[in-house]
Amino acid sequence: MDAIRWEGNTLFLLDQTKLPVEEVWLSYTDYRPVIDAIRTMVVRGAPAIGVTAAYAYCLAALEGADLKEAKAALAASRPTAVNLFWALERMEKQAAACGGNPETLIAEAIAIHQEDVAMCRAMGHHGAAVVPDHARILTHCNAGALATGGYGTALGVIRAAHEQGKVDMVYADETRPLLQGARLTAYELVTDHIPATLIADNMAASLMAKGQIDLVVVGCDRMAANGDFANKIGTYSVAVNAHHHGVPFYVALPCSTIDLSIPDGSGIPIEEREADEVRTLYGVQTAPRTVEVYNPAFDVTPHSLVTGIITEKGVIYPPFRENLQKLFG
Ligand SMILES: CSC[C@@H](O)[C@@H](O)C(=O)COP(=O)(O)O
Repeated sequence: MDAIRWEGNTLFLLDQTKLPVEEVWLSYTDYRPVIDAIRTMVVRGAPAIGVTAAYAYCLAALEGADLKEAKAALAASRPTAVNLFWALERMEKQAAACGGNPETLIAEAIAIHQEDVAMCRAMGHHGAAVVPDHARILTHCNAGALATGGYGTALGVIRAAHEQGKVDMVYADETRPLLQGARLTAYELVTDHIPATLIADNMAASLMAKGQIDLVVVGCDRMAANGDFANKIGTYSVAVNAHHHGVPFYVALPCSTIDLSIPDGSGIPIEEREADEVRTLYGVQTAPRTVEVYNPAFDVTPHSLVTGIITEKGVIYPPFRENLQKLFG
């Protein structure tokens, strides 16, 4: 399964706002509409946003657009996932080295894309080792093939563990307000024939209390130097619940999601999205039109609630600041 393709100097994105009802591919030859595609979440998930921005940068080069302007506009699309900025920095460095040659830039974007898939597979390999036999795993949001270059981070770990016959059940939180768990994670699991049960977000604690969750694994949008990390809103409650019930809690991420320039989670910028995402469901009004809404897209989970960090280089355990620095500094 994939959600991003580059063919004939054209970027193709699987429209994730339409899944799982319709599989619609959109095509882009201009970088400007890609900004909107990221903002409106046609494409979403930290690594996928980074890969998409790299290809959009190539479109700007092919158009002969001002690359500085294109980079700034792409960077302003969503603030939390650091992969976006990481990929754009890497493209800008390459542009400086090659004088903005489109062919060289396309090769760089393809490398970013392929490396992301390879990192997900490596994470899957390392992460599967922490999954016990007959595991019942809980995940939140979508950190799968759709959220990455392919295969997935948290779902990559689940896929690899499933390939080893270790997974009895995956519980997918539906993930209000935009239902990435229900629409995307459930879709990936069902498509890949991985045993899956969809739950509303408020059901996770009761499953843990009944001893029905052996392990939690989630993705990440940005990790600070001490291991605090931002992920989809609701991840923090899952971590608190897991801690209370003694359930191991893992976060899976590639090096492109680590931001060592931020000392702790308080420095991670958190995107706030439109009120109507909470007041409505699929365009149907579910709350008074004028009610005040609080709609942060992400929350920060403190490293003290994390059992281990699954990366492409291996699994890191506390002390996280020292061990992240050793591996990625
Ligand atoms: C491998 S994806 C990791 C995260 O980006 C994912 O868990 C998440 O929070 C996605 O948020 P989204 O708002 O759907 O882009």
